[in-house]
Amino acid sequence: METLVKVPICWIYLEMFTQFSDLRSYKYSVYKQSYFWSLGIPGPTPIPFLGIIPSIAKMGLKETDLRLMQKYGRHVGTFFGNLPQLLITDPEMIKEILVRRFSEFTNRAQSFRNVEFFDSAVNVAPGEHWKFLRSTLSPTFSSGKIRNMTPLISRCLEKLTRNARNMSEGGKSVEMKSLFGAFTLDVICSTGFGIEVDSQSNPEDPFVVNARKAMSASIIGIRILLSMLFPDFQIFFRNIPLMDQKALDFFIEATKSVMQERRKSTSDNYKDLIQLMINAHKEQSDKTTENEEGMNYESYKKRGLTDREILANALIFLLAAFDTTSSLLTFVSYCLAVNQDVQDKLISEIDKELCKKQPTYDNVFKLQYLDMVVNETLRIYPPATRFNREASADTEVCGVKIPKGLDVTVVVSAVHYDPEFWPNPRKFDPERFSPENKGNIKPFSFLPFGAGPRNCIGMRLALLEAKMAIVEMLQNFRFVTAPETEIPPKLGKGALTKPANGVYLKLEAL
Ligand code: HEM
Repeated sequence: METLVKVPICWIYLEMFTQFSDLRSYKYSVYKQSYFWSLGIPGPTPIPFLGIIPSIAKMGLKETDLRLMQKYGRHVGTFFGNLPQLLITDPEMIKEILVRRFSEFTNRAQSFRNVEFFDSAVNVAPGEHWKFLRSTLSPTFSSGKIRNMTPLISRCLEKLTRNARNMSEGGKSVEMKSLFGAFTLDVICSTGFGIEVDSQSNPEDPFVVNARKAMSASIIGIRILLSMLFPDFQIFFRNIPLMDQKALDFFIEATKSVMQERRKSTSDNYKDLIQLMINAHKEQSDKTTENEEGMNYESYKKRGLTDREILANALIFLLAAFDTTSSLLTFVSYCLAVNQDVQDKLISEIDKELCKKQPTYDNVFKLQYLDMVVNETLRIYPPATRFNREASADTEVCGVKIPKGLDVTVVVSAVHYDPEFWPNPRKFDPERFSPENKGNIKPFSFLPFGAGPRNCIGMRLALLEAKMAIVEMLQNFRFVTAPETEIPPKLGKGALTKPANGVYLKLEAL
């Protein structure tokens, strides 16, 4: 939400003026405020034009959500700016929306669309277009394809250990988000684009510089924020760049040149995401993208992936993979440093099962305690705190009336902290996920990667990469708190769970 403070105040006045300057807007504004009351949905009285934004700016999204759910229950009507959002944490309702009645809630909320270029990305595309993209891209993330990426990840692991050694030389504390951020960037560059970089040692590499620029703006930029504040006026925001335009152009050019090279090449050695997408491209597709209105799944399938779709999805994979996976790794290292007994147990498991062998796809997924530690970290620090769906028609779910077009947001962090499903929720306790206890977990109360047909497409890649990195680190180091370690770490205010001031730890060489 750092962008919040940058919203020019004149926009707010402009909105107020425009809203009250004609009857339609005035009626709309009044209607907005009574929107949830008329549906019988509890929630805070909306602050005109801002909704819960002041609270988010003050205490962060995660804390605001937690308090709302504690005060109003498992479904709450709120306004993000002027945009109504139904926040839900009831596992039964979540199951209905994400799985059982998926056909009524296929799309993401409107606020995340209307973004040319990204409208071809799988996380944004609606309806039949989404169905086509998802079914075309899913095989790219199959276990076989991900297993083939292991050698690419292994090469990045070598750089990770070397960088960790250099950074911790002389007993210095290491900022873990930067260390793991560099590693995850190296991984996504090689598994996504087939480009080898060493972001820690060569921070000036143009690919690294532009990736960082692109990711610092991220998809929740000023443009999205304005669209949420003033949903009726999205059309006026189309000229505001979504992200650093130069960084975007750089990636478009870089991806295009990789695509050109690959199309000329006869080698079938490439195992990265871009190659897998090129394989799903059909020659005629670029000529048939003009008139897409009303296209159904079958006609999309006939035309194959277009260059624009390959570009948009390559970029989305980069954005979706970076902060999420590096935050997961950062919080695992923190949780292990402050729970040395858990770290001992994990190191013993790794030593016993791997006997100093390198981490691979086949051995890391067999480590039971590692899986428990990763899951518990994802519960306490879910990298994505919220995700949403949009109702395609007026409907009712678990007795709650949901009008067509309403943004239904699943509040992952609040579900993960619900004491009814997770006793003593702030306690880090991997035993919750032990084989004996796993069966007691309430279905749909653990959602780090979402659920149903539109869950995270990159889950397997993220888990492979994270688990390989944890094993590699614990074969070489022990995580220990340093005088600078913030306990517990202060979290950023936005939708991604990130440490606000970094996580500083000592790495004791084993
Ligand atoms: C720890 C790492 C990650 C976490 C916690 C995470 C979490 C999530 C969540 C919560 C969603 C929304 C799911 C839903 O709506 O049900 C999502 C969607 C998505 N994720 Fe991830 N993600 C991670 C890593 C990745 C990676 C590595 C990639 C790609 C390389 C990726 C690509 C995507 C895409 C494309 C979507 C949209 C899927 C769709 O709309 O069909 N994510 N992720």
